[in-house]
Amino acid sequence: MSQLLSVRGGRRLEGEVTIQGAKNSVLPILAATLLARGQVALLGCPRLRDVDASIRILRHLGCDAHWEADALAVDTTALRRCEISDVLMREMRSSAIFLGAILARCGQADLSYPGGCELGPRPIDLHLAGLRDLGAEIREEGGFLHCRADRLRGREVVLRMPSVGATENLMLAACGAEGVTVISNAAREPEVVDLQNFLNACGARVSGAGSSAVSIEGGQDLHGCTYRVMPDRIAAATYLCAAASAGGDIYLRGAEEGHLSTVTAALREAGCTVTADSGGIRALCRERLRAVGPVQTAPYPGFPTDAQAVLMAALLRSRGATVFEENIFENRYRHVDELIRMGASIRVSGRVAVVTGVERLHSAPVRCTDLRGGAALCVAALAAEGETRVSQICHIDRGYEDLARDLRALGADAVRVEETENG
Ligand SMILES: CC(=O)N[C@H]1[C@@H](OP(=O)(O)OP(=O)(O)OC[C@H]2O[C@@H](n3ccc(=O)[nH]c3=O)[C@H](O)[C@@H]2O)O[C@H](CO)[C@@H](O)[C@@H]1O
Ligand SMILES: C=C(OP(=O)(O)O)C(=O)O
Repeated sequence: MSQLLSVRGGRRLEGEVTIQGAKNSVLPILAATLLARGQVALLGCPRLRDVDASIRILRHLGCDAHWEADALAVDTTALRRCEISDVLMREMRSSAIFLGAILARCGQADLSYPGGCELGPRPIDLHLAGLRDLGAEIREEGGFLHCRADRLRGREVVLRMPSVGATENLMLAACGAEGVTVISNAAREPEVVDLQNFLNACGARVSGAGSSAVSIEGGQDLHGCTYRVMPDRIAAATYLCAAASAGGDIYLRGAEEGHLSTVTAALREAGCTVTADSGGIRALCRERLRAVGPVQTAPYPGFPTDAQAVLMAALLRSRGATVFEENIFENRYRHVDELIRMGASIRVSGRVAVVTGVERLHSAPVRCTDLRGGAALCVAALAAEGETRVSQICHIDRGYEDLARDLRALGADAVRVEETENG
C-alpha cells in the first residue's frame, strides 16, 4: 500500500537537522565510479529512490554496490555489460549520465532515453552532440541509442546552454579520451565541482569546474577512493523555506551558505534573519513575511529552479505580491493547482506566476506532481490550519531521505501514514 505524508500546520519550528548528501552530486558520482578500478566508498551517501535506481543500474552492469552504514561501497572492476535496459533507464533522469561513463570505459554503450520528464520536455541533444564532438558515433533507433567509439579524442566542446547533465556527461567521457577536452559554456553548479573533486580523488586531471570552462586531461588510469558527498543545497533551501513558512528558529548542520546565496537573500528580503557559521546555517523567522522582488530562475549562480516551488510555498501568506519567472523548465508550476486547493492565490501565465499573499491557508488533500512540487506542498502545509494529507510522495522520496523525519527534527508535526481508501 502506498504512503501519505500527514502534516498538521500551525506549529512554530524549532530544532536542528543535519543536511543529507546532495542528490544531484551523488548521481553523477555513481556513474563516475564506472571509470575507476577498485573500491570507492561514498561517505554521506543519501538513501534516496534515485540512488537505489543508480545501484540497480550498477548491479545490472555487473558491478558491486552495497551499503556500509551511511557509506555506499561501490566496486565496478567486474563490469561485464555495456547496455542498460529501457526499464532501468526510465527510472530517473540521471540515467543519461551513465552514457558518457560507459562509453569511456567500454568504447560502446547501448541504452534508451532517460525518464524524468515531469517538468516538461528534457532533451539530451547537447549530451549527444558533445559526445559526437569527442568522436562517438551515435545511432538513434526505435527509442534506443547505440553508441560506439573506438577512440574518443579530446577537443573543445561548446555547449549551446550551460546544461548541468551535459557538462557532467562530457566530463566523464573526456576522462576516457586521448588528449585534452575543454568544455566551454559549462554549467557552474557546485555539484559539477563535486564531480570534479571526486574524479580527481580517483586520479583524474580535471580543472576549472565552477567556472564556464572545464578542462579534462584524458587517459589517466583511475583508482578507487573514499569521498564525502557535498551537502544538498536544495534540501537546505527546503528547510529554510519551511521555517519561513511556519515561523521558527532552526539550524541546518552542514549547510553551506555559499551554495545558497540567492535563496538566503530572498528569505532575508522577506524578513527572515539568516546567519551562517562554519558548521551550518541558522534561520530565524518571526513574523509574517513580506513579498520579495522578482524571483527569476537561472543557471548557477542564479536562483535555482529546484528551489522555486519551496520558496513560492513559503510566500503564500506574505504581505504583498511576488512575481516568479521560471526560465529553466517549461512545465515547472504543476504544484500551483495543488497550492490553490489550500487557499493560495496564484496566477500563472506562461513562465510567470504571481503569488499574492493570503491571510490564511487551510488543509486539503493534495497530490505531489513532482519532487520539489511535492516538497512545496509540505512547506505550505506547515502554515495551513488543520491536517494536510500529501499523496504520491514517491516523488519526494526521489530526493529527500526522509522529509517527515527531518521536519519532525525541526519541530513540525509531520508523519508518514499508510494511505486508506478515503485518503
Ligand atoms: C540530477 C541533476 O543534477 N538534476 C538537475 C539538473 O538537471 P539537468 O542536468 O537535466 O538539467 P540541465 O541543466 O541539463 O537542463 C537545463 C535546460 O537545458 C535544457 N537541455 C538540457 C540538455 C540538453 O541536452 N538539451 C536541452 O535543451 C533542458 O531541457 C532545460 O531546459 O540541472 C537542473 C537545472 O539546474 C536541475 O533542475 C536538476 O535538479
Ligand atoms: C529536477 C530535479 O531532479 P532531476 O533532474 O533528477 O529530475 C530536482 O532535483 O529538482
